[in-house]
Amino acid sequence: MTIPVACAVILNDQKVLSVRRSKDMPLAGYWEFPGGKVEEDESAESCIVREIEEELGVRVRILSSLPNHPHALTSEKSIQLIPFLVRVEAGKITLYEHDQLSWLGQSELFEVN
Ligand SMILES: Nc1nc2c([nH]c(=O)n2[C@H]2C[C@H](O)[C@@H](COP(=O)(O)OP(=O)(O)OP(=O)(O)O)O2)c(=O)[nH]1
Repeated sequence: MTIPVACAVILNDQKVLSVRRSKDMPLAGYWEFPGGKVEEDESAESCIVREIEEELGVRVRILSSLPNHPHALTSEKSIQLIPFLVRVEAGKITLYEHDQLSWLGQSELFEVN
C-alpha cells in the first residue's frame, strides 16, 4: 500500500523548518517536514495548504512543487512524499500537533531522528 503524503518545505535564511512528532502521534519523536496524508478527492496542493493551517496555524502559498520521493515505512506500507516549496503568507507559526520546531541547515538535517 502506498499512501500519498504532502509536506511543506519552508525556508528561512537557508534553513528549513522541521518539526518533531509529539508523544500523541504515531512515530513520536521523529522529525519531519510538516504536512500529512492526502485525502480522497483532495489534490496534493489543497492538502498541503489545509495541513499547514491545521498543524502550524498559518496560511501558505505554494511557490513550486519538488520531486516526489518514495519511502518505505514497513514491508507492506510505504509513502509517496510530495514536497512543496511554500511561503508563509499570513499568521504566526504555532505548534498545534508537534512538540518542537527547529530551523535546520543542510547538514543539520542529517543529525536529527
Ligand atoms: N508530514 C510528513 N510525514 C512524513 C514525512 N516523512 C515520513 O515518512 N512521513 C510519514 C509519517 C506518517 O506515517 C505519514 C504522514 O501521516 P500523518 O499521520 O502525519 O498524516 P495526517 O496528519 O493526515 O494524520 P491522520 O489524519 O492519519 O491522523 O507520512 C515528512 O517529512 N513529513
